[in-house]
Amino acid sequence: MQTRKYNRNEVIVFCKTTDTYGGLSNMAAGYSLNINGVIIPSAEHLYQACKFPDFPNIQEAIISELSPVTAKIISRKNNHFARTDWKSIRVQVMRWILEVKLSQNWDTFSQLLLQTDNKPIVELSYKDTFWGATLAGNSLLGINALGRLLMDVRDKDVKTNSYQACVDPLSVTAFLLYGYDIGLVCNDSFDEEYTLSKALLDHH
Ligand SMILES: Nc1nc(O)c(N)c(N[C@@H]2O[C@H](COP(=O)(O)O)[C@@H](O)[C@H]2O)n1
Repeated sequence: MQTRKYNRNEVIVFCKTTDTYGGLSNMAAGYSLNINGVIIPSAEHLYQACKFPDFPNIQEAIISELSPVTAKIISRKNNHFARTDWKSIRVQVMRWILEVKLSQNWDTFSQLLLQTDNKPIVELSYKDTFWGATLAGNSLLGINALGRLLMDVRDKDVKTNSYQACVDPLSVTAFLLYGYDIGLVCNDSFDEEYTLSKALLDHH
């Protein structure tokens, strides 16, 4: 992925979770996720936990921490245990996490993404030019991988109103949470719809 240059005045910028578009941040509260029945407080927790499929104890330390910043610090301290292919899979893992966040928080997250119109979305960071971009005068410079994934999700899933009750698994080896495969991830409404339609079928 290549570095991009954005005009600060022409883009949707988010940095702190309390910003107008703070819900776009992986650190935002109010977008909890359910993977294999495990409730995960934020997208950041899930992203960091995915680095350690072979270490359920590290995953648990990350997920049981309420603060996403502290969860990230725990992850960083354990970086030497991270999966060796992490850098080559992290973007597809992040794309999958955003799909899960959208599926399980459709009303709020799709509305927030729609409010960004067709504008570029940029995560303002003070040092991370991979996931975000840094300020240089009136410009924002960086790969902005997270902003680009958010735009992709907005354009392909939200603008087309393509709500997904279930998100397909990633074809990544050892994609595990607490020792169990992360397969098809379905949200509660899918379970209710499935139970209802099964009950109707069984009745006939
Ligand atoms: N430290 C920090 N504070 C924030 O407020 C942030 N939004 C971020 N960025 C997020 O950190 C994640 C990447 O972590 P790694 O450096 O790859 O471990 C990703 O979710 C960024 O959006 N960082």
